[in-house]
Amino acid sequence: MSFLQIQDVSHVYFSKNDRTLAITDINLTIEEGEFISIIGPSGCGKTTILSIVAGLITPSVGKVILDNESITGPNKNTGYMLQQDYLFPWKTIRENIFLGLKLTGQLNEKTKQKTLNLLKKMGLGHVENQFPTQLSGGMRQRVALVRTLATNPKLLLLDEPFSALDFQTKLKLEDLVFKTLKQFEKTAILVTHDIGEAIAMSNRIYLFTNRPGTVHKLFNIPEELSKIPPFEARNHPLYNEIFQGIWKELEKLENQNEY
Ligand SMILES: Nc1ncnc2c1ncn2[C@@H]1O[C@H](COP(=O)(O)OP(=O)(O)OP(=O)(O)O)[C@@H](O)[C@H]1O
Repeated sequence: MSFLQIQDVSHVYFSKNDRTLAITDINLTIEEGEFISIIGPSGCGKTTILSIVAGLITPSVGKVILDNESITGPNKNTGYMLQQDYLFPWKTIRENIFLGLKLTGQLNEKTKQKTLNLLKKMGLGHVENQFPTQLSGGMRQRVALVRTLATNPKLLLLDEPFSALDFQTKLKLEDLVFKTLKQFEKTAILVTHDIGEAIAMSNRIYLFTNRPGTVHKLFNIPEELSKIPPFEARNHPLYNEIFQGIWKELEKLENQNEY
């Protein structure tokens, strides 16, 4: 049985006078340690599917199974990293990175030390007692990564975590996140608008259509590319070819939707 299984998932949002079928018939499987990306036109349901996998939304139809357990609500097996870092401005970096541990009752000397070591590994040992406003966007996202990994989740959900950063910082952070996740053998799903980022970081890319969102096409990234860090992958001879292939498919979809 695969590590993560998304089985026949569809979701309808209801409002007072309306209902929106956001995603339909989503079937995905992910093996432990894999990194996959979801890309697609705006509104194709990328955030909806991540929220379902995180247990924040119960799907109208279908189910999600993580490591042989059905996901029925928010749980500590899943770590979520978003475009905004959501660090608490009134808490120090140290307090922020311990937050998840505290909330899940796992805060002790051992987990504290492990988390502080990870902060050091991210090159941020010196900011432990500072506040989030004293840090740059890239530093804050590194803190958010430490906080996400602190509780040792089985699965990481990354919703556009690099999109608010300048290009240089984004490339550096892609490499850091990639290497860190590989080192800890984490499984991850990335949602992004950036085709290049998806190619450089993933084993597989799922291209979604919209209205309603469903898997349109699957792109397998060759091992010679998926094994190397994103910065190198972006310079690999195969990178452009794959980029063009995905770009063409995405254009077709967007033309269908008159973007
Ligand atoms: N709370 C909600 N109530 C009603 N409709 C919603 C709600 N959240 C999302 N939708 C609709 O569901 C569809 C999918 O939204 P979702 O945010 O998952 O897409 P997305 O691919 O993440 O979008 P983007 O790329 O723009 O961030 C859209 O048509 C959206 O308008």
